[in-house]
Amino acid sequence: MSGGVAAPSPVATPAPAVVVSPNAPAGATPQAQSPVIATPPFATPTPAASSAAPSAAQTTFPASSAATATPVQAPISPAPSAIIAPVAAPAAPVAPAAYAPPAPAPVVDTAPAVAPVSPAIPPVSAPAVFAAPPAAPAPVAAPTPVLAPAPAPAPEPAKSSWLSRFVPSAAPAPVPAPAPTPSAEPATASEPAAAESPKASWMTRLRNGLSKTGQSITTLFIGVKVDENLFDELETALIMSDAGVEAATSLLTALRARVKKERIEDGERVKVVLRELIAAHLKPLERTFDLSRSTPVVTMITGVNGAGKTTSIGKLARHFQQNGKPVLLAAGDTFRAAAREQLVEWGRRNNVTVIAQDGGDPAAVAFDAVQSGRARNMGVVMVDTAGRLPTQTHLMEELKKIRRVIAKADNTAPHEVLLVIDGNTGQNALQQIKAFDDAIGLTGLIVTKLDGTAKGGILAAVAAGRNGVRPVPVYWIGVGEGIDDLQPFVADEFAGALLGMTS
Ligand SMILES: Nc1nc2c(ncn2[C@@H]2O[C@H](COP(=O)(O)OP(=O)(O)OP(=O)(O)O)[C@@H](O)[C@H]2O)c(=O)[nH]1
Repeated sequence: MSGGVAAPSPVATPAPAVVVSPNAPAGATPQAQSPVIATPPFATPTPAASSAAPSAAQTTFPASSAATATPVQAPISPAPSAIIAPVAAPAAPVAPAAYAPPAPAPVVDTAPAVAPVSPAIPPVSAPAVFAAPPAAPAPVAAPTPVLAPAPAPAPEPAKSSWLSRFVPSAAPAPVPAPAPTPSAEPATASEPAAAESPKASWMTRLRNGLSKTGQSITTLFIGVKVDENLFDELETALIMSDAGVEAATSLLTALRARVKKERIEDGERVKVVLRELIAAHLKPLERTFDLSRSTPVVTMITGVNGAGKTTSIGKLARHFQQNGKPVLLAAGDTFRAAAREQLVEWGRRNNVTVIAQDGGDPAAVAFDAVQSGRARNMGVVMVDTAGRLPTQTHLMEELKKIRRVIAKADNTAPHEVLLVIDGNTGQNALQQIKAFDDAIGLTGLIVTKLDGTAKGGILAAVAAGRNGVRPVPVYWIGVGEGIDDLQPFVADEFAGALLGMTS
C-alpha cells in the first residue's frame, strides 16, 4: 500500500481493542467496541502470560460475543491493542506453546461465525495471550457452524501475470510437475500450477526486472572486441544501473586486471569474469536470517512510505511459517486504518494473529505484541511501522521510541531491525539506509520491486559502503507482489540477473 502516511504524533488516546478472526468476513474492519477483554479461543493464561499482558482491554471482532472484563492498567499504553486472531479455530485450552500450523484452508470469508471465541471463556487478566488455531477443538462455545475450510481470499494476481510472462521464455530445467509443495499455508485453490521450477521463475522475474541494465550490458558483449571501449561502456552501464561511480570504477579496475592477466579476448568470457567480480563485491551483503535463535525473534520493519513493508511482512509470515516458526504480527501503524486492514488481510492469508489498535501509541502495540509473542512461544514477532521519511524528525523519534519500548518487553529485543527499500529508489536508498541506521541501528535490508527496475545496481553501491553508509546486509529481495515473491539475497544469482545471464 503506498500513499503518504503522514502519521500524526502518537497520541495515547485510550482506544478500544479488537480481536478479529481471519475467518471474519473479508474486508471486515475491526470494530471498536467498548473496552472489554475477550478471551480468545486460545490459551488459558499461564503465569508468564498473565504477567506479560500489558493491555487494558480488548474486544473481539466480530465481537458480538465478547465477554466483558475489568480493564487492566496498561503499563505502557493506556490504549489496549486489538488482537486480530488468525482463525476461527476452536479454542485451545492449553498453553501458548500449543501453536499449530494453520489447519487446512482456514480462511472463510463466508462464515462470519466468528470463532468459537469468547463467550464461554472467562474473562482473564491476560488479554494479550492467545494461541493460534490449535489442533484440538475446544469444548468452548463453538456451536457455530464455522469454518468450512475456506478458499483463501483473493488469488495472487501478480503471480499469474509473471507466470504468463515467463511462459514464452526458455525454461532450461526439466519442468517439475505442479509440485505438491508442503506448505504450511492453506493451499490457495486458485494458485496456478507452476509450469517451471519456482527458482527459474523468480530468477526470470528478477532478470526481467533488471533487464534494462542486463540488456544493455548483454548487447555490449556480442561480437565485441575486448578493449578499452568495452570497459568504458561497461562502466557507464553499471553507473546507469545506480551502482555508483565508486563501485563501478572499482569493478572495472578489477575487470581490466583480470582480462589482462588471463589474456581474455572473448567477450562472453569477459562477461563471466564481470559476474564473478560483481558477485564477490556483493557477497558481504549476503546474510541468512537466523531462525534458530531463542524465540521469538522480534523484528521491526521500517521504511519510507510505499516501500513494500507490509507486503514484505505478509511474504515473510509465510516464509517463517513454512520454516516451522509461528508468527505474530503487530500493526504498528495505528493511525492509518487502511494500513491496519492491509496487515490484517495478510494475517488472514497466512492464518496468523495480528495485534492492532485504532489510534494510540504504536510503541504500545509493539509492546503488547512482544509480550504476547513471548507468552505464546511464537517463533517470530514482526512489528510493522508506518512509512516515514528520514526528514520527518518526529516520526524518526517515534521509531526510536518503538525500539526502546520493545526492549522493555524483552531486553534482548528487537533482534532484527529491517529497512525495506524500494529497488526503484536509486541512489536515494543510500540516504535512507544511513538515516534509519543512525536512528535505530539496522540489522538488515529487504530490497523490493526488483522485478520492475533497472536500478538493481544500487546494491553494489550499498556494498561499497562509502559516505558513511554502512554495508547493511540484505536478507531478502522482492521480485513481485505475490506471497511467494520474496527470495533470499544470493550475491551470485543477483550478479547474474544484473548482467542478464540465464544461469
Ligand atoms: N512489483 C512489486 N511490487 C511490490 C513488491 N513489494 C511490494 N510491492 C507493491 O508495492 C506497493 C506498496 O507496498 P506496501 O507493502 O503497501 O508498502 P508499505 O511500505 O507498507 O506502504 P506504507 O504503509 O504506505 O508505507 C503495493 O502495491 C505492493 O503490492 C515487489 O517486490 N514487487
